[in-house]
Amino acid sequence: MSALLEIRGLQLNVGRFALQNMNISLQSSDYAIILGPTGCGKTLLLETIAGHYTPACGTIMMQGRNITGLPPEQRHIGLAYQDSLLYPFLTVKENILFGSRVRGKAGDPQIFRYLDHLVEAMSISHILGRYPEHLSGGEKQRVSLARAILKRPPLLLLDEPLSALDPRTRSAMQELLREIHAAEGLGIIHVTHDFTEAMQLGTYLAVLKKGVIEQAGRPLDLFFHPATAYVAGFLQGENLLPGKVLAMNGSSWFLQNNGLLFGPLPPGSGAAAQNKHGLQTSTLLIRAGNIRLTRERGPAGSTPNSWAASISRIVLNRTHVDVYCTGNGSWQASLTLAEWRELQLAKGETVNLSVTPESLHIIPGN
Ligand SMILES: Nc1ncnc2c1ncn2[C@@H]1O[C@H](COP(=O)(O)OP(=O)(O)OP(=O)(O)O)[C@@H](O)[C@H]1O
Repeated sequence: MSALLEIRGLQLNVGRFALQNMNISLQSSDYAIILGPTGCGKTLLLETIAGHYTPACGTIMMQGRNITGLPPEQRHIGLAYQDSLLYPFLTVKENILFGSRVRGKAGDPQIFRYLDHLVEAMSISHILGRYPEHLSGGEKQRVSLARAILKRPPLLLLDEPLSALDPRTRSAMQELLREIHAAEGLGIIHVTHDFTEAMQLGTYLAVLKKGVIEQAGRPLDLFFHPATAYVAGFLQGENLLPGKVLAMNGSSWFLQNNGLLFGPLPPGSGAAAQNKHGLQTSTLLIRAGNIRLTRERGPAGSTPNSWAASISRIVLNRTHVDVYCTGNGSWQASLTLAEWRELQLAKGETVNLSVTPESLHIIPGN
């Protein structure tokens, strides 16, 4: 069966900016997330898929059909913008029905049933008769989202669709998007700056840097095995340690710049980072949740994968506790609430930090 969306070698030039050599393949079961800093080309990518820009080269196939040169109205793609773009002279209800009317479906009783369901689920049924100028930013966003969903396109493009919502409404909308995606086989490409949203919703994740896809794949693969320090940093890589990979006793090890030794590194990860002298500058990523933290007993010292540090800050979260430490560098560990309750640690205390070799991930280069 053809992919829902197949982008090959896409290049777009607008002014001094370019999207370069973009390759994306999505099935309808995919919930794709696009992450990247401001100005890296996320909106332009969505708009090119939707048909608002013509690429300089490359192809966009949708369900086996080449749509590269088609105008937006012939693509059957829904696009919801962050800043809503509602028609000011239409009521909320008319705005939501607008896309369906254009496609000649507005008389269909099913559309109205679905509309009732959507506006109820989005908590906007009480504003259907209002005009956009009398809506809050969050209400406008939900109206724009409802309009895009009501068209029931096979592919829905969402450009930061929840950015104006309060945390509770945002979480309810995320749940709704997840349900609609699962129940209706609707492919979604969702641009967000929100790391948690990306990890919760995405089955596919692409991180963009200056118009280029830096890395793409399953969110957990990118989370634990980022290919570059840029991706690691963007996915909140907590402990990124500069140092060198070296060969020792038939294995690869990592020597942190402050002198701590980690290893043996998982097979393959060291070889990629070694040059012909068996030594290369690299970065080691240790996820906060992979650091084990215990109360220090005996004299403070370090052995491979284990070192002493002092607690400098403690941040309580809803589901876990972040513990920041200093000693041979700066560290962030993450404890479950149960672990935290058991340890009862305090700021200033000396603790022992340790990791297992399997949780070490090397990022070649600086
Ligand atoms: N029509 C255009 N002509 C020239 N340059 C453009 C045009 N549209 C966007 N750009 C530039 O292209 C770059 C990427 O823009 P884009 O809107 O895709 O960024 P973005 O990743 O969506 O950013 P943000 O997260 O801030 O929304 C920016 O530098 C922007 O100024």
